[in-house]
Amino acid sequence: MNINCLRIVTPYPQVKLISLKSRTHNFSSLVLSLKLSSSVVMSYDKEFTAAKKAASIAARLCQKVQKALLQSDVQSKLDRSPVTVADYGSQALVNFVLERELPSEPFSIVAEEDSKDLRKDGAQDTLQRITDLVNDTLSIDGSYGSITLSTEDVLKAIDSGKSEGGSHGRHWVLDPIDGTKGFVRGDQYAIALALLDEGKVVLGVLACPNLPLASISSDYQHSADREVGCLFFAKIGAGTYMQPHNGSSPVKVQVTAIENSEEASFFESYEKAHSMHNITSSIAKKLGVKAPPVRIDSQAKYGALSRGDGAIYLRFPHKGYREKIWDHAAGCIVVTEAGGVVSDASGNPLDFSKGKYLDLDIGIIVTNQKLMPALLKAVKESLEEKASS
Ligand SMILES: Nc1ncnc2c1ncn2[C@@H]1O[C@H](COP(=O)(O)OS(=O)(=O)O)[C@@H](OP(=O)(O)O)[C@H]1O
Ligand SMILES: [Mg+2]
Ligand SMILES: [Mg+2]
Ligand SMILES: [Mg+2]
Repeated sequence: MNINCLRIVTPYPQVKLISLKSRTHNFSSLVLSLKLSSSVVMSYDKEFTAAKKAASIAARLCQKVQKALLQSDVQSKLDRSPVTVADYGSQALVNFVLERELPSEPFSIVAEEDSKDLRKDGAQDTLQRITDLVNDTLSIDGSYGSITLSTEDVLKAIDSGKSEGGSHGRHWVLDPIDGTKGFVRGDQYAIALALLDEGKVVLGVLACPNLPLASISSDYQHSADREVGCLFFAKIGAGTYMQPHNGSSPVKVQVTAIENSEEASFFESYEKAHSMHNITSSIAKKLGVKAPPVRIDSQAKYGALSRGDGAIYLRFPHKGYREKIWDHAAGCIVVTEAGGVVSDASGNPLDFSKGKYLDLDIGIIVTNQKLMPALLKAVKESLEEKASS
């Protein structure tokens, strides 16, 4: 065999060209070198372990705050969305854990929060509260000895690795609390962490501390006696798993196998302002969906869908709203690795390589492979009807 170089097509753009130094390579040494190089690139094992640990520790802080949520914890950012000490504490912890667990890797992260407001006069009490929460959580976890972070350390941790993402290299993507409104209401929220490699999501972790372990298909109601708390995790090519917070073993999950759209139930944002309900109800009607939409906050919707609780997630924000990558990256891989499909309203896959925003066509739709053609048809017709009305 006489080969100078070999082009391989993989989902990993960095494995494109392998030069062979010698023309005398035999076939078995070629196969061996390919196996070695692709396993190094494809594993993401260290990152996956670190991501699960980071999201789980952050979830503990969030649970503690949600339980004791005081009105004074809610601040107002410029966009008027509520941001709590838990959003900042969660982000500080995730960044701290990722940097500690992966010391030999450059740290780059596109994350929702930053420390600007916390550096202003009058924010000292809030910052102290966040610092205490972070230190308490680290001390209970115990992995990092008797470390105590100062307020300055916490500010630095919140901003650590701050990046705009993009199509080159590796970037973490973090929503330290997705569904802040649900969190404040005492309802659903998620800690959503994903890793982009060359613009593609290669792993994702969704901690959903309030999501019932049992299905929430069409009868979701907040109920104190249901056991709650799930960690969803997915790695490219390796499927999606759900691990209950109660310490039970992870289980592999799959999206629903439903083929008949009349039997499908669908998820929507809890906040009515986040989706155009005239469009989503028209789509549901065309599909013959009988059940009313299940409204829950945050990427817990993607988690629930990945284990087959519902069949469809529709998200059609009002004109002018730009979706951020941290609101979808982890959820997207959790659903696709469970056999689902996530696309924009025209059927294009979501593109996470453009920086912090997703440039998409109108809305986001999620379902299984069987239902997607009918869903796309219903979306197209509904949008055409809206445009002509
Ligand atoms: N107007 C508007 N339209 C669409 N989406 C918006 C809008 N405003 C905010 N957001 C983002 O929605 C994130 C929460 O999404 P959800 O679908 O879970 O909505 S909600 O929880 O029911 O409010 C929420 O994420 P967090 O800020 O992390 O909570 C926002 O990024
Ligand atoms: Mg927010
Ligand atoms: Mg969010
Ligand atoms: Mg958030």
